[in-house]
Amino acid sequence: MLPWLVVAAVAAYTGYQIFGAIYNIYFHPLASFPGPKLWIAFPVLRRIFAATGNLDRELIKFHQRFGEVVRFTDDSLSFTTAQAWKGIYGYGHGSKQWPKEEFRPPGSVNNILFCNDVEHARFRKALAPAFSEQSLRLQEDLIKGYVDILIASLREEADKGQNADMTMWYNLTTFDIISDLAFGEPSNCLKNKAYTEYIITIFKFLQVVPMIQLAKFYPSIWKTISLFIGKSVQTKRENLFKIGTDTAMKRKNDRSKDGRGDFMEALLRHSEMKDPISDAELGSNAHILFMAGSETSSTLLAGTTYYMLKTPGVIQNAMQEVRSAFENQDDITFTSASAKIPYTLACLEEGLRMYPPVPTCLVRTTPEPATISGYAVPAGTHVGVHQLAANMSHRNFSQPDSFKPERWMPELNSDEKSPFYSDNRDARQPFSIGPRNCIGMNLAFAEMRQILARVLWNFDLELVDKEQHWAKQKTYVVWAKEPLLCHIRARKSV
Ligand code: HEM
Repeated sequence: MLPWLVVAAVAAYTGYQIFGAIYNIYFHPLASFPGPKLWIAFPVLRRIFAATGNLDRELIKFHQRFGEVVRFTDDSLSFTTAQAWKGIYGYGHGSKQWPKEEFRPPGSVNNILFCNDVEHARFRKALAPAFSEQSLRLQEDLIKGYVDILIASLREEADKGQNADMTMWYNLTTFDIISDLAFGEPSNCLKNKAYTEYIITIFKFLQVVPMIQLAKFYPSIWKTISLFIGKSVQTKRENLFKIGTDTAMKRKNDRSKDGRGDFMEALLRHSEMKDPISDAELGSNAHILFMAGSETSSTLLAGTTYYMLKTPGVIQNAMQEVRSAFENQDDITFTSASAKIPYTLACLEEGLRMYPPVPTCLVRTTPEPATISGYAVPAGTHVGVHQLAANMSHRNFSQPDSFKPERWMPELNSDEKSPFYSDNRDARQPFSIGPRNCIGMNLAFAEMRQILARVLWNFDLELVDKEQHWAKQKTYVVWAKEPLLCHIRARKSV
């Protein structure tokens, strides 16, 4: 009797899966959208590719094959057009934003990145002063201090004739800067030439984010996987939030640091004047600011440095520009760096196209039927623009696979004879747009310009392995960055 029951159960399950697959492909409300049939039939594939770090590369291929809109699961659409950015993330939905597909694990505390509209407005308002022009000016000396340490450390490496892992050096610098701004204390990464336990845990945690998504959408699969890794993921998450909250509380109880325009000061002042922000929310926001503000900028710096070194002539042009624009490196300030080195800034812009720190699709859900980029989309559909696929699409950019800083130079943009004249620059939105765009964009630019200009002013750089395809990496929401080994020599004329 028992074997028959098992056979019947297996047959029923298989029948259910086949029926579901046929429905998804032929009868689902999204059936008219093009996409890979296997993924549409079996949506779990999307989660498996994400968990193994391969989702974003696959989505680029799908867009190359199917065009500007791709249905890549039963209920998900990915776009690559400038209009889709506006339609999905823009201000067009009034005060209501389309909900995010959250990967926040159950039980964690609200923060600016993961919360509802009401909480978001509250956190965004509280944090806005920390990202104003005035605060940026207050933060300049603090940031310059860390860049000084970076340059001194790289000089030591150069003097010893050692290769420098620029991925690591940029990470150490931005972690120190953002730790000081978010928690009121440096993480001493540059000083110790090493990551802290908190940062190592962040790296490990980021790689399991897709696993947590898998858990949320397929609890039964998760139960099996979690037998092997569940406890360690849970412990990593708990450690992260505990260290984040403890450090935030230390800053809360030490108000001697007020007056330098850091993130915590903004949250605490708002809390005292208007609606209180609980200790748990302070910790959660400090933690998310640290994660959002450090890895991203260092990723862009590493990616841009790689492409500048890999593409003939680019690093030489930028070095020459920086060295002739500034006689003394102390002349490189936030203001002068934004005005005097247009080619170097264009390199950062092109880095944001080819190696965007958030390369993936930021998923939202349509609360009602909507028109996105001219396509009628039913309610309840998961939609997003795939950043990297949009940036690498020949529909948006001429010579999309080549690193061409010129495409961002204003004089070439307006030159009809330039091959980049018709580039659709609005299709690239590395900081997203609309009410939930990146609050740290100006800070990120100020910091990245300062760091890159100072490195180019001081050092001659070369890739150790010129044949390396460094940017071919896995992605787990963010890139799994590899070491970027460079020969580094102090420039001769200093
Ligand atoms: C190159 C550097 C950076 C890039 C490419 C970047 C990109 C992004 C993107 C794409 C989003 C939207 C996320 C979403 O919709 O889920 C975002 C949000 C955010 N970013 Fe950045 N970011 C960078 C640097 C920074 C820095 C330096 C900070 C400062 C702490 C920061 C803080 C934030 C915060 C707090 C949010 C959430 C904003 C909100 O929901 O209102 N980011 N960032």
